[in-house]
Amino acid sequence: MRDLTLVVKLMMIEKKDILYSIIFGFVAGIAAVGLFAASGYLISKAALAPPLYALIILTSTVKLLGFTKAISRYAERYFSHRATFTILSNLRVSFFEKLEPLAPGIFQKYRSGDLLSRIVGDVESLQNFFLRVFYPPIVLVIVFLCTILFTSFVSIYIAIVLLIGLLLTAFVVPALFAVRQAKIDSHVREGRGNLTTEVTEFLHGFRDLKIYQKLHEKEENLLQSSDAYIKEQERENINTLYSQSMNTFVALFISWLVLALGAYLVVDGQLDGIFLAMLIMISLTVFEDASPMAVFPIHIQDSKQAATRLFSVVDWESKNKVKQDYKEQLQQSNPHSIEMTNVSFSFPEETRPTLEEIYLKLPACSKTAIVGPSGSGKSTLLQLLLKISPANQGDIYLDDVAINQINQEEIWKNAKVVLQENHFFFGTIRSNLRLAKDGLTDTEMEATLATVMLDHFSLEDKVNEKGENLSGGEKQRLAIARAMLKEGHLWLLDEPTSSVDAITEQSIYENLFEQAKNDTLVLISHRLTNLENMDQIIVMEHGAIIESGTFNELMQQKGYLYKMKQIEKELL
Ligand SMILES: Nc1ncnc2c1ncn2[C@@H]1O[C@H](COP(=O)(O)OP(=O)(O)OP(=O)(O)O)[C@@H](O)[C@H]1O
Repeated sequence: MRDLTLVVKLMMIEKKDILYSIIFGFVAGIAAVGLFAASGYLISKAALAPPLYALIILTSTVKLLGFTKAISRYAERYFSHRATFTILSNLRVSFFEKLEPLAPGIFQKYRSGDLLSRIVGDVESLQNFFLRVFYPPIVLVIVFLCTILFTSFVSIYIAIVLLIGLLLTAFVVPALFAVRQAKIDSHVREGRGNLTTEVTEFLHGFRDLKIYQKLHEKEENLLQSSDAYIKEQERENINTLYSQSMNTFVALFISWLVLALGAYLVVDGQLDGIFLAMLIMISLTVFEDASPMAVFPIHIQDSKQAATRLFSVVDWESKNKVKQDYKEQLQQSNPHSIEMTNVSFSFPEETRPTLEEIYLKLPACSKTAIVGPSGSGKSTLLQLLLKISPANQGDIYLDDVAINQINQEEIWKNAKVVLQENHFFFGTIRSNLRLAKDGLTDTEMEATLATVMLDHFSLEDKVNEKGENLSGGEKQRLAIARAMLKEGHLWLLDEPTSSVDAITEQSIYENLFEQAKNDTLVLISHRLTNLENMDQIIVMEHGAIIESGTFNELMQQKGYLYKMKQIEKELL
């Protein structure tokens, strides 16, 4: 319920439209009741051959009420839908605002299909909260109470029957179905989430599934998720239909009761016969608005589930997130120094430490290589520097400022990052390079493509989703080009040329080091080439720094790097 309160708070920003929806909903409802009441009265009156002016007044009233009903119903729909779309948009924006600072850490917790289903599906479901749960009951109760008040002037008994009808259709029947709904405990939302997750996995892994002949197995899983989803939908639809039928049955029963009681009262002389048709028409009309109440519990349950699923994504992180007032800014025009003191880190739900008691000092403008066996924690070190994950222990400084005083955006803005996996968007080489900086010219982009030996590409060349039509090495070179075009004086490169041939790599590095000569550069590399030119080499193993120094110092020490170099020589 706490999550729905958050939705209500967001909804209340649109107070004006909500008020208009209620006002026009009420006018439309009461005009409909008035229209049918006047029609009933007109039919009875006409039978008694009244004077012409009386008929003219009655028919004009009927026409006017019909007109009012149509206009106000339109206005109600207009304002309620406008409110719904604005509420949905506010909800999306506020959700993204909360979600954005949590990325990319959030991807460790949620699978992409599940996130997609929550962001799109669950937000969408909440449109029912306003349209079906929030304001219609308010309109219904006001229209009903006014109708009952009017009826009580004609017959207090009929008014009581209508009141009983209101209690049954608006409260008792929905309450009974709420109990039933709770028992059924619909899992449509989870079903949809599972199906989206399976479909995303299937599409992402299609090629590997085909290679390993496991396509059929995955297809089975997908069909199972689809069947489960359809079953849940069926259960929900049956329950909806059942409760709607029950409410319509009660409403019609009440109308029959009004007819029977009215007839009795006429015969008994307690009611003027001219009002009988009017009362029946009132009863038939006023219950029209009550039938949607039958699905009220389903919608409220559905909205509750959607809100909980949605907010659990951001709640989960806010518990782990230290709220900070980021006061410090990085000097944009200068290279940055980096320092780590006693830094340790473990991934959530991992018992073993990924990084242990790391001390390092990289002066501004220095060039540092980080080497070490696979899994030794090199990339994790960069993650901590980029504030993708917070260190569990110790301090990290950029320009002598602790990074927990600096906004993550500020660090990313000043860093030229090439990760092991880089994303490319569907579009062209130009659109992918333009991500680097606003206002880039074609000449600048073409020159950079030449620097990374991609001058055989034109800026118009198409790039498929995730860069599927580029080779591994081309993707890496395009990522380097993007980093080169970006602003900043801190290069963080995680094996940027692991798929590039040695000759091309050499040429790219020459250009890259020329560009970065006045910047701070950290390069993670498996290959032990070019280390001679580095100011410092850090060797990592099992999450700890085991050696550090210049190339010559480490060669003299005859430790890990020396051994690796010897093995490399033997292999060549
Ligand atoms: N998201 C994660 N959750 C849990 N453990 C992780 C996660 N990412 C990495 N690890 C683990 O942390 C350790 C260090 O990984 P890291 O990627 O930093 O190593 P690396 O030295 O960069 O390796 P490589 O050279 O193969 O890229 C590994 O044992 C890895 O399994």
